[in-house]
Amino acid sequence: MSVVAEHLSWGVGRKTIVSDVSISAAPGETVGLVGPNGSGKSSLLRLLAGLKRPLDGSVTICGRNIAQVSRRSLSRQVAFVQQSAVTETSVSVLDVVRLGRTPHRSALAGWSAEDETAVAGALRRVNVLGYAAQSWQTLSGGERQRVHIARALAQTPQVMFLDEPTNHLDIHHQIEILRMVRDLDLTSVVALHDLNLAAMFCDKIVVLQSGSVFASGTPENVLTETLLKSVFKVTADVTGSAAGADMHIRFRP
Ligand SMILES: Nc1ncnc2c1ncn2[C@@H]1O[C@H](COP(=O)(O)OP(=O)(O)OP(=O)(O)O)[C@@H](O)[C@H]1O
Repeated sequence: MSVVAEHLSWGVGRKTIVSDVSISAAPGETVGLVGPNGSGKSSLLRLLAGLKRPLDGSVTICGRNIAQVSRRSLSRQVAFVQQSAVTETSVSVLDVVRLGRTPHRSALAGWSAEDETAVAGALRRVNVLGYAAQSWQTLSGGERQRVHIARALAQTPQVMFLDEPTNHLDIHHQIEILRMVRDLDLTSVVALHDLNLAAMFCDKIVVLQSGSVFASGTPENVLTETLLKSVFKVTADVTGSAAGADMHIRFRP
């Protein structure tokens, strides 16, 4: 499923937070959203997922303008993994992941074999099957993050938006989660701070600065030493290429 945003703008009061942003993700593509703190990544993701209404512009997912699609119908196709999402107390991991099935169930329908398969598959995929009976509240930060990704996967979405999904994760799980996102048969837009991981796992990178798109394209075309200096205010050496899977950004003190 494709995601196309055209001329999106959003703000609060007189403050413009997302300004005339046009981006696209082709079916199956993993698009990385990078930019300094406060550049508008989370706000843009929320607009793309239909959680905020733009003041201007539109988001089209699989050819349909999401402003004209019901929330329930949208949530059957689109999952959103929020930054440090909080889940209610006293629920088990299994219950949290089961919530991912909500958009697919009607009030009268019982729990189906399809629901069960989706939940078990999601728990397995992010390696939290062993925690199914544990209280969500007792999990570590990284385990919680993986459970929220499992909930999104249980939704069996075709498009996934992820806001810094590798926060709290150790390096093994950062790589594991991003590899999984890239290899899943769905379109994803993922906000990331780690530029090396973004180069490793994203087909395309969009760089935001002050709410606008500063650059977009393949990792090697976008993550240049000049751009790193001008947007992130850092000096770095960039070697290799993402296509050759050996692209590396080495930051200099
Ligand atoms: N509801 C709101 N009211 C006022 N200002 C807001 C609101 N939501 C976001 N902002 C501001 O908009 C700017 C962009 O915020 P956003 O969270 O989208 O940035 P970000 O790129 O995701 O940042 P970070 O990398 O720090 O997570 C920030 O300056 C933030 O303070």
